[in-house]
Amino acid sequence: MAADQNILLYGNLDVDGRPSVVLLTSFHLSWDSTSKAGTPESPNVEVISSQNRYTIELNEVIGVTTEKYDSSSNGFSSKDSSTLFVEMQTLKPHVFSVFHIRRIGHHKWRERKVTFRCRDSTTCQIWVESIRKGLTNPKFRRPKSLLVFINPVGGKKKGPKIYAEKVVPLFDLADIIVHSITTDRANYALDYLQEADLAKYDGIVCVGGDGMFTELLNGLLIRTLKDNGNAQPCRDTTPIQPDLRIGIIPAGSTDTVVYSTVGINDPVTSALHIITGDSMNIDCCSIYQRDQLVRYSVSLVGYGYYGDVLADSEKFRWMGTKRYNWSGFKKFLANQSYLGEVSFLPTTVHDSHPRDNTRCLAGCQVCAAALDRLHQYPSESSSLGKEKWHTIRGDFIGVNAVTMSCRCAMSPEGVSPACHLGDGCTDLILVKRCSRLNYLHHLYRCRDRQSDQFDFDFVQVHRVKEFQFRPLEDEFELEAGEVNCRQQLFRSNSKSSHNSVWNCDGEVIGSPSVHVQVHCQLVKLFARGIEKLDKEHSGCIPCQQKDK
Ligand SMILES: Nc1ncnc2c1ncn2[C@@H]1O[C@H](COP(=O)(O)OP(=O)(O)OP(=O)(O)O)[C@@H](O)[C@H]1O
Repeated sequence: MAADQNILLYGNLDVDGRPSVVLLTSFHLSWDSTSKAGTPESPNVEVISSQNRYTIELNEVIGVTTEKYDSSSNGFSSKDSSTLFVEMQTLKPHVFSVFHIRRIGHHKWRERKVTFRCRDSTTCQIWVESIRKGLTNPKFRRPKSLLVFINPVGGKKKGPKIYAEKVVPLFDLADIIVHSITTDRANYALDYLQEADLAKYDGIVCVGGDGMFTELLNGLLIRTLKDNGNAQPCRDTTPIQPDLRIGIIPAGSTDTVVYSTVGINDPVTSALHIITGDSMNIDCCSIYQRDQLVRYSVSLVGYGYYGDVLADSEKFRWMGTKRYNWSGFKKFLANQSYLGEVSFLPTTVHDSHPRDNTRCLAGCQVCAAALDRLHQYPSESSSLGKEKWHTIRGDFIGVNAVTMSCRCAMSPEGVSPACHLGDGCTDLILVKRCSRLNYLHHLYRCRDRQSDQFDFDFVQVHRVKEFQFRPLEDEFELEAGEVNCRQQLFRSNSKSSHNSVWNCDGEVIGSPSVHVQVHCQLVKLFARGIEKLDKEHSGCIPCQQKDK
């Protein structure tokens, strides 16, 4: 047992019907049904060292309940006398249940119930109160009060149903006080966050997709600046880390942020990450136009193909999530490219690379090292002027920056699979003009788990701290070697003055010139990063369906 653990309580209880020695410490609830139980007055605490003990980590307990007296049956409706005896006893409960997290594979979490029977109701009360007190350990950082925004029109419009049926019962079980609001327009949550008294909450949660998350992210960051006397953020403004954590109950079309931070878009799993007080810091980009802040982003900022697909898909919202496939197909056929100049400041830290084939998982060392550097040199994240900027001009199908892997159902490993959630960098992916077939090959590899989507001569990827983009008016602005005859042939029927738009976490930004800066671990989420799957937890589909 770790030295910093106190024994809070121990005793002889029946656990799921088997007499056991049960031990509660500040971090664990353990029991052993093979050790000798001892007497109620002097229980045997061999469970501390027993190899056969079962242990639940207290920070993975969802809630504790006592068995309720069933008034509908009047307590006396049972057929035989033994049941009658049990039901009379439940008038004052001497049975309590502990609900804790169970991993059922593919990053999915569910609740599991363990039932403890005590010799009398006083003992039962002592156990329940002790476990509940144990859960309030400040180290667990469990939220007591949450502000929840529900988007009724996101994804398949199932947000309110998902929230009521899957999430509310879990929040009730965990004794979380919730103030929930169903939004009635776009930007309702963003505006609400500017005025609300946020001090009474431990976190804010959205039920929706990436667009809804972006509203909360921007609302919270802008409010935090405002509270610190800065109502008009510009490029000189250093954003301030909000105290509140953000949780996401996935109910959107893409759910990239949830996929990239939890590993799956499952509402129950996300609710359990919130309840258990998981916490992680993720990087955030600020996007400026003419030195004024336009918005904050945590996932994808894309110009060209991704911008065009988003702008086009807005016209087909009635198609639901299929609109992205339809617009994606149309824009693929168009094979449009755009002239532009990208300048970027590469990272000076070389403990990782976009093509190093690693994955950012829970407890990531690269992100931990970035946090250490941030504590050591708090101002290092901004450009110092003495670092070397690089410039690339060309004819781009896409200029994309991803600050997290950007996984989704269509791209299980993400747009940049080795991207880190908290290293203070964004992966800048430049896709130069190429044939449709080559571009299709590149897109196909983004969906494929095995191959490297950057292994093409028309694709470059750089890990950067900051970048800017400006459109070029015509090919004459390109220097020799930056455009070749073949490209000019391809471009014969496209207008060089034509610009694309930016897709910023699923929102369109119209003006093409932008400056983007990454802020290391600026935002706190109710998440822990994607857990590494061991064989036992990789799960099989039939078992998962049984567990639903
Ligand atoms: N009541 C509402 N009516 C109309 N729009 C709303 C309402 N509430 C929120 N919105 C807006 O809906 C947009 C899309 O929502 P959301 O992100 O939840 O779903 P999605 O776009 O289907 O999913 P994803 O972003 O993951 O692809 C958000 O940008 C949000 O501002």
